[in-house]
Amino acid sequence: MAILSNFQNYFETSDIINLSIILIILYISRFYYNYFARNNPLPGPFPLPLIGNAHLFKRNEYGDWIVKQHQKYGSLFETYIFSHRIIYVSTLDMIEPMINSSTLKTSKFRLRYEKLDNLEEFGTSGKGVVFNYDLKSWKYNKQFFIQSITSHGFLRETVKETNKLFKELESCWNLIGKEGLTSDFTYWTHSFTSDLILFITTGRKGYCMEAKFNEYYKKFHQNLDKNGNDDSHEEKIKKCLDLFHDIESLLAGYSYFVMFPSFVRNYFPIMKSKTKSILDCRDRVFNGILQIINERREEIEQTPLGQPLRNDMLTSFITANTSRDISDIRQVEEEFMRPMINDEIQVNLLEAITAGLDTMANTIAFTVYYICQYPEVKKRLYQELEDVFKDNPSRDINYDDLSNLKYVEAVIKEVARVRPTVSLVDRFNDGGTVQIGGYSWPPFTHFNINILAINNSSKVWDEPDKFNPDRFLVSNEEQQFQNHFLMFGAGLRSCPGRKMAMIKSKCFIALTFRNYDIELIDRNAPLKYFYSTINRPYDLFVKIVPRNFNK
Ligand code: HEM
Repeated sequence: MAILSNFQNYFETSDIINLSIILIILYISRFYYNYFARNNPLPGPFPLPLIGNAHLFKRNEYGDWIVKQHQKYGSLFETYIFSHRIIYVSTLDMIEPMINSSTLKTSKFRLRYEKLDNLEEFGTSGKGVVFNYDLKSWKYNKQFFIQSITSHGFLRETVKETNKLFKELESCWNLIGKEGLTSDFTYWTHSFTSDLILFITTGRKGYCMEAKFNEYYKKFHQNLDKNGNDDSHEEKIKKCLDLFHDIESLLAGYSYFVMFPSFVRNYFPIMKSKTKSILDCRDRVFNGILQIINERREEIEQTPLGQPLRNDMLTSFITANTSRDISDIRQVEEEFMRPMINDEIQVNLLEAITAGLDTMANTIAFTVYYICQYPEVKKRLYQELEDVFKDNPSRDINYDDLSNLKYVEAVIKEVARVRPTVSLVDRFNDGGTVQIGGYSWPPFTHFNINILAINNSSKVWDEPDKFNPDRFLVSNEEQQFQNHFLMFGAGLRSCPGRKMAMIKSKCFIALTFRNYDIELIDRNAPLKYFYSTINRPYDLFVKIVPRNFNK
């Protein structure tokens, strides 16, 4: 305080205003000096100091705005998000150096995001897979991430659990109305996927579907409770919803930490309380996950040696490189030989939930929309389902059915081509200077792969504007172009959940259309979606009616 009062003795208010104006002018001059002196100037919208181009698009409309910039400026353009320059690449030859190598030694594009000091305080820095910039740690975690969700046992478990949860979903749909149910379909894909992802990551039962059902049932049945749950059951439902709610807030908190520097977060009055509430939320999520890990460790210790262990990600992480290892993949490289510690398991589980939940739920919802929009596609789909399930139309789907559901897979892929859930992915050339689009780019340039533009390019696809799942029903020799199908990204940082996500999406679509007829309430209404890190459909109103399989 003494320093401040001395400061006031020396300066008049007008001096402080003048000084502020000079500082602002200096900041603006420096910003535009850097802008006009930038290397490889590209076409793109003109940025403003501090905010860059952020004033040009509305919240949740960034994805569509990028589509417009691509139409306006072509396949190589730049934008500024705040003071951060991003280079958008929209052709296969330009992304080639980003995806053509799958090893740390050979790839020059090893990072998704640069190292940010802001995230040290957040506590996830240098951990996990998605945001991990520490390449040694990333390699170790990604290896065990992939191992845990690609083992045969795990994938079979996923199919079994999808069947089981689908029965739970059907019991909700059937109870709500025998005449059929009118509902926003995204409502169900989200709650279904939340319960599924919780089970496959932690082995725990989720209650999101039940909670949604209770909410829906009360709305349509004069506030009656479905089954008069007891308090302990209500408590379980609440705990599950709180966990998912906290995880959602945590993700929003992540962007907040990236955006605001430590000084602003910790010393500006309103920001201080927001920072505290995000960190409290982080602690709740991390402590909750830690408790789940410790309880599972104890269960494993108490399980007799000869008795097989349940196959979920958590069990796989805990037992990796121990005498109880459940994986059928054996490690030989020295760096993969140690067991995982709780800190690593915690972040990996959290990332499996966050990276897997909305991507799967939204991919399925988009697929349902397109199937309903194209009656001839629905008819072909029905035909395939009738062929595969002619022995018993109400039996569970089994693992071997999956290879026969070729048209279902082709439809999911075609939907992901025309309306990808993940339409933009980030890359940094941390491995050195690279040549892209005829320019030489210094290390740590931020690139963004414009998946949507590549998916709709006539240089890559025949008649890209046509919705045609048949393009994915091709023989192995013809599949070359599919290497450039970017539903799950490509190269070193490609999606480790791809196999599991495809299996689960196929099971869900097959069970839904085998057992129900789904119609859009208004087929002429445009598909509604917004962009927040990924594309998210909403208000997808459909009528769900039980279907007579043989009709
Ligand atoms: C239909 C569902 C899914 C879609 C469309 C999808 C798509 C993607 C895409 C496009 C990427 C970026 C790849 C790149 O940069 O080249 C990605 C990364 C990732 N995905 Fe998925 N994903 C899905 C499901 C899942 C699931 C189920 C999991 C885990 C349980 C998962 C975990 C991850 C992780 C950890 C990364 C980061 C990989 C890295 O940085 O090394 N995803 N995903």
